This record gives sequence, C-alpha cells and structure tokens, in this order.
Amino acid sequence: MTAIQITNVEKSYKALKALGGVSLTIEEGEFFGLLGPNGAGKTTLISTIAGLIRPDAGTVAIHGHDVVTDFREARKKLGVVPQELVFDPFFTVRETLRLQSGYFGLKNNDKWIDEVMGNLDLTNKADVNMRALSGGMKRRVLVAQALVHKPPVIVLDEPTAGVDVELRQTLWKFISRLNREGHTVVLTTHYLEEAQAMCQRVAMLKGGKVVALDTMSALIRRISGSQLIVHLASGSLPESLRHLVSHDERDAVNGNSNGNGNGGGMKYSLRVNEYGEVEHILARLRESGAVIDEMQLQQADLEDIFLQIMDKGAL
Ligand SMILES: Nc1ncnc2c1ncn2[C@@H]1O[C@H](COP(=O)(O)OP(=O)(O)OP(=O)(O)O)[C@@H](O)[C@H]1O
Repeated sequence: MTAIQITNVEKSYKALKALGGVSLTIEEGEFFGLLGPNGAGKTTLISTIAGLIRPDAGTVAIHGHDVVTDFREARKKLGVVPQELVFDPFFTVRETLRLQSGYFGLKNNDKWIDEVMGNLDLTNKADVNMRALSGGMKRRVLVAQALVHKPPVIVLDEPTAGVDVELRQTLWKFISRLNREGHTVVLTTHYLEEAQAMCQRVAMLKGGKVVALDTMSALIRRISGSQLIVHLASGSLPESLRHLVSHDERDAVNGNSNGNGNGGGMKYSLRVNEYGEVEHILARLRESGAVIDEMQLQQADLEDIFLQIMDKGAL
C-alpha cells in the first residue's frame, strides 16, 4: 500500500514559490529521507503532509486519505514530530501524552504511553512539569506526543537538530524498531551521515523541486564514483591524468620538504568509476617517474552527492 502519495503539490508565499510541483510516492514500511539546503521547501512539504497548510495546487493522501478533504482520517494515520518546541508548560509529561491521546479519542492508552516513555528514557520524568524539562527532554516528549496514537506513518522534521549524542541514539533505536515493525518513516535532516545510515530512499529538494530521487545505494553508485587519493613524494601528475582531478592541494604533511623542487609533496583526488581505472592511473604515474608516498581509495558518500547535485541544480 502507498503510505504517502504527493501529487503535483504547489505552494507560494506571495512571489516566492516554496513548492513548485512536487510529486512523490512513499510506500508503506519505507524509511525515506527528505533532504535539501535551507529554504528548499522541506518544512513546507511536511506541513502540507500534516494538513497544517493547504497547497495552492495538487494533492496529498496518507494511506489513501486526502489531507484536505478527509483530514481526520489522514491525521489519524500520521504522527508528526515538528521542528519547533511548542508545549503547554503547566502539564506534566504524562498529562501531556494523555491529553494528546484524547485528541485521537484514545482512552486507557497508558500501557502504550508507558512503553513510549520507556523507549525514549522519559519514565523518570513522567510526573515532571513540562516547563521544568531541559530542551533535549522536551524534544523527547515531542517525539512521544507524535507517537501516542501508534500512527502507521511517522514524519520527523529535523528531530536531532541540536540534540546530544545520547538522545540521537535513543531516538534512532526506537524509530528503527518502529520501522522494522512496519511503520513508514519520513525524515528530514541536515546530518547527511544520519540519512545515509537510516534511509533506504531519499529525495533531494532544491528551490521547491525534487532534483534527485533514488535509493541511497543507487544514488551513491550513480553519481559520484570513488576517489583515489594519492600523495606524491616527488614528481607530478602527468597531463594524461589531469582530467580526472577533482581536487588538488599541496600536501600539508609532505609539503615540499624534500626540496627537490620538482612538484613533489602534492596530494591529488582523482575520480575513479571502476577499480580497473586504478591500475591505469598507477601505470601512468609510474611511467612519469612520480613517486607515491601514500594512497587511499575513498567511497563517495551522501555528502559528496549532495554537494554535486546542489551545485548542478539537477541530475
Ligand atoms: N509562512 C511563510 N511565509 C513566507 N515565506 C515562507 C513561509 N514559510 C516558508 N517560507 C519560505 O518558503 C521557502 C521554503 O521554506 P521551508 O521552511 O519549507 O524550507 P526548508 O527546506 O524546510 O528549510 P530549512 O532547512 O531551513 O528548515 C523559504 O524561502 C522560506 O523563506
């Protein structure tokens, strides 16, 4: 079943087109990443999914329920962890979660509330007033609040922005478990290594448009290839390899300390699309008389891809 169906969604704020026709299909059980630089439209898209803002055009459906015309049913299927911390300071953690359960017509939800609090290390804060909690603890409650009605689709907008390592680990352990149990998860994050570790598929947004959409492994394979990093003790890169250079710099370690003045002490990053090319590069270097001090083969990661896509605008 399709968890979230986004079809040609457009949203403008006066002259600014925050979303310029976004279409995405997210299947049930996926762990999906929504990435993009500041202002790309991620929060606007999530707010549209949550039914908090109405699109100017296009539709969004959660488990087949349109978020505008069938809002109540769509909302039941969805748990959203927003970026902003907003709470009523006079309630305790448990009261906050009971109140939230009430919004969904759930009575006697204490067993699940206790389980959620346990999984987010909130149990010993259950009777503490919200205003007395630290920022990190408040964020845990925000996550718990989104989960009180066991929504099949969970959307997290920058859940780990500014939170400590411990909370990140607690959060990811719990969210991964829910995903393994069949919940669909959609995540926006600025921590690309987090997206790389968690998400099976990602969409990259730029200027309100989807500029890349693929599985994580295909994106990494398709775009960037690997980098062969060679530090030359002496000699220089032959002209025939120049077109492969993505980056070069004077090697901070070797510098030009060998004093031979023939271009030694350079570090080059060369694009390599398949392993066979490494052999070719090494042969050319040997012929030119360059001496390799050190080398390593580096796999592309999401950050390289992200930067490439954002540079080019689209694939
Ligand atoms: N209520 C609003 N009124 C006017 N402009 C808005 C409003 N909300 C968002 N925008 C603009 O729409 C664009 C998209 O914003 P959005 O918050 O969706 O981006 P984002 O990808 O979530 O960015 P960030 O990573 O900074 O959270 C931005 O240029 C933003 O300034």
